[in-house]
Amino acid sequence: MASKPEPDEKTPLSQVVESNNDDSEEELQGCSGTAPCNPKSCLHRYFPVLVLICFLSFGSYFCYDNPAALQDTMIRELDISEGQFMAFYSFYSWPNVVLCMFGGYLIDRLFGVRLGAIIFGLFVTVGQVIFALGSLFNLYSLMCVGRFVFGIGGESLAVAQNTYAVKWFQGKELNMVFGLQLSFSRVGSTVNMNVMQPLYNYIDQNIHGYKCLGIALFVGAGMCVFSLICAIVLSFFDKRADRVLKRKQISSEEMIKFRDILTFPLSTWLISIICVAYYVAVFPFIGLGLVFFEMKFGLTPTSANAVNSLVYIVSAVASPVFGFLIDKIGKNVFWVIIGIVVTLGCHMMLAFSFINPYVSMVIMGLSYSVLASGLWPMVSLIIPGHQLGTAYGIMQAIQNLGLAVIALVAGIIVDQNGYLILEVFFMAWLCVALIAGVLLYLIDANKGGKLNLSAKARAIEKLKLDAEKSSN
Ligand SMILES: C[C@H](NC(=O)[C@@H](N)CCCCN)C(=O)O
Repeated sequence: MASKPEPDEKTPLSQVVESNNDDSEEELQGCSGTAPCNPKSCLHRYFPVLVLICFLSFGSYFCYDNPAALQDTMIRELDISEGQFMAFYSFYSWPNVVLCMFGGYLIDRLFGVRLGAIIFGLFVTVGQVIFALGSLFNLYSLMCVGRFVFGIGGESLAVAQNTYAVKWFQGKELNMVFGLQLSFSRVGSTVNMNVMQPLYNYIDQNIHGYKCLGIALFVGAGMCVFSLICAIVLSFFDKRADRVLKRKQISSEEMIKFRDILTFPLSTWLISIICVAYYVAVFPFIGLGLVFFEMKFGLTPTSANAVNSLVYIVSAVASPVFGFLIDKIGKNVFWVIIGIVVTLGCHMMLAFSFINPYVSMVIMGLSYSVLASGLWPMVSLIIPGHQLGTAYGIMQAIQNLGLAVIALVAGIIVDQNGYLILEVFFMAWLCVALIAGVLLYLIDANKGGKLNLSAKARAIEKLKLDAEKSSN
């Protein structure tokens, strides 16, 4: 057994070379071959593997929107402007304009997904600790450094999470898995939105001001430690599955070279444009939403926080459901376009009417879930497994470039022009996403419509491909 080469961790499960070799049977004896701990069983993929994959980003999602949950408290206690407040989001995104791309590449080429997830999980935790320390000592610039370090880990960890999902679930229930992954992340965001302010109020009974804020932010760091533990445990199961299932090694010719990104199909870039144009109309909106709902709809801070977190709450429930439906129906591009149009409608309702904001935000939660469940898995339909980390990295790098700039611009627009103009600005971005969505549909249709195939047609296509492979 000792002389066998270690299988590479970067290969998708779809490339697994199944074997009944004695070693794997021996390996399974430790757990008596029971389903949950047998990598060959379907149950093992769901529990513990999927559960651990889902919790990988829980901490980072919880902390990402710590500022949004405490918007007016932070602005008051740290004595900063809306623009400086939005810089917390911007500092999160800036390193990722470059690093995310390398994060994906490092996963594909150097660390592998296991070590990558652990390293990025460490960055997330350390970054949040620095952010909390900055608040504890009322050092705004240290808080920005914290968000920067947190950002380095947060986005690349999401790349690692996507890579794990594809590795374990490609060709199976990938849309649903992406949806479920998103759902757990959204629970992190929702818990943050609803817990941070009451937690702050509780601590405020004894310790006040920025010190109180700092202590509340340390709770976020605890969540990051939890996700880090999940990354460590998951790496153990993944390594074991590589051994037991004899996942094929990637040859050096197959390894991604950085120049390969120039060969990525045009559709990859259009997906990235949709991603950036859509998300800049959602994340910065939620970042600034608390005060918008207080001012326009006269809500109390608690109700405003509840409305603001509705997108995440709805998405937590709806994402796996839509993911499951998209697995069954296919037609990803179609769903993505619907998601964009409906989100545009929601922004219009919020900007130009006084319809109860609960309605708009619930619908936005649904449209956001449809979009996310349809959009992210599309990359894996056009990019081979060994290049996926890099492809997701590029997609998120472009997304972060948009978020870094737009978060700053959005803060300035609110300071200078108010929320109505901000809403119009977000609508313009959604129109860009819509144009990119229609272009994606047309270009993809021209090449045979791979991205927008029905689930049935996709299954037939896969059978043909498998047959071709085995005949070679
Ligand atoms: C799935 C999608 N993910 C992203 O947008 C990533 N950039 C990760 C964001 C991480 C926030 N900590 C989403 O969240 O909808």
